[in-house]
Amino acid sequence: MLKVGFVGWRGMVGSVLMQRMVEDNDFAGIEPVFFTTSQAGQPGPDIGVDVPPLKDAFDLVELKTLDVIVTCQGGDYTDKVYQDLRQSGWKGYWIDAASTLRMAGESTIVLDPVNRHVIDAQLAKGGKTFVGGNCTVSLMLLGLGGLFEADLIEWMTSMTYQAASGSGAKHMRELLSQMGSLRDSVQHELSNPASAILEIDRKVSQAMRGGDFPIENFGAPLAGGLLPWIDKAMENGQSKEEWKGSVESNKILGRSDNPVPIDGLCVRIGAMRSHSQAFTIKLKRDVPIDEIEDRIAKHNDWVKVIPNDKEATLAGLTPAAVTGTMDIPVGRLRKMAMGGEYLSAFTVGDQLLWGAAEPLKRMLRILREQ
Ligand SMILES: NC(=O)C1=CN([C@@H]2O[C@H](COP(=O)(O)OP(=O)(O)OC[C@H]3O[C@@H](n4cnc5c(N)ncnc54)[C@H](OP(=O)(O)O)[C@@H]3O)[C@@H](O)[C@H]2O)C=CC1
Ligand SMILES: N[C@@H](CC(=O)OP(=O)(O)O)C(=O)O
Repeated sequence: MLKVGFVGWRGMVGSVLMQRMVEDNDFAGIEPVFFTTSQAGQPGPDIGVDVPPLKDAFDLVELKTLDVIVTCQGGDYTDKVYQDLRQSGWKGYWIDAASTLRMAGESTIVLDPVNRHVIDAQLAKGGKTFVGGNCTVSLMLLGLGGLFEADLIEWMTSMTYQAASGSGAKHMRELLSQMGSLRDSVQHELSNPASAILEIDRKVSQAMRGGDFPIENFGAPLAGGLLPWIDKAMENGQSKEEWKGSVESNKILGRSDNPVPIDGLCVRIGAMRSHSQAFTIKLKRDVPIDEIEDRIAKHNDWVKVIPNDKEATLAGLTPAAVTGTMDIPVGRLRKMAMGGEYLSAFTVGDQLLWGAAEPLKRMLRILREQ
């Protein structure tokens, strides 16, 4: 029986992982051990079976007894522990949500409905380090997997609309506080249907720019607006989030030597936990739209083609419809004015499920079934 250590299980990504593992009975057949960086000795989580008290996540001696470590603790933890653990001779499997090790030569980015062949090849070669992909990347590849599989994409752009959860729990709270502040600033006017909308708008803008507006985490007003920059700057003018779109996608597909050009702008919007993306795809040839829909729909069990009409789009292709589900709807599929080789598409996905926790959960299952 695999002895599996969980680090970061009480954070936002970790809690979603725990919830999904309980739902799918994934704790059966493993010996789970729970770790913490701050609460050693306290009781472990309720997963339906008795678990020992929490252990210290920096205790290398304890970590070395594990066959598998699953961490959702973040990149700082990975930086502090991973190399020392490997250098101490530990040969177990490391499964990580953080981006730190994604592009390292020894690691495989996991998204098994798309790259099971890459994962199996790495396992056969003795690969031991498996990392979940960036959320927009994983959600894009699940949505467009059928087109990548058929090698139909010459290049593509991805314009993202990313939810607050991608920045963490504090940011989700701040978004709601910002929304509340805006509403409070015009409470009186809103209760009077005769009040002038331009006066309401003026007061809202004043509140947004005011010194009291809560922007400690985002650094700028998000509610009622958007933020067209996510993560650090790269030297070429891309943000790091935009850079990941290309390098991680091609690594997942196992085609870093022959990459599909992917680029775009990543934008934070006021959604809570579902990321959306708009794609312009240059196809290698003029493929009929029904064949495109068919290939997309058949690629995996979670992708759903949404008919390109207003009613279906508003019912099924929004964060409100998708959040908390495993669905990956893909819609707005149509040929663009530039010609038959140019395809437009839009997708939405829960960035804490397929965007973070689910690929890790499934990787653990792959190890268990080996
Ligand atoms: N947020 C996202 O969308 C994504 C995040 N990731 C990766 O996952 C990492 C973790 O992200 P996320 O889950 O958002 O981080 P969180 O901040 O929610 O949790 C991280 C850790 O903070 C500690 N913690 C302190 N106070 C609390 C509290 N009140 N409630 C819960 N935990 C608390 C816990 O560690 P302890 O028990 O040791 O104190 C916990 O494991 C990220 O750094 C990133 O690398 C990957 C993909 C997406
Ligand atoms: N950066 C993503 C969240 C994420 O997945 O990040 P990372 O690539 O560091 O795991 C966002 O803000 O929405």
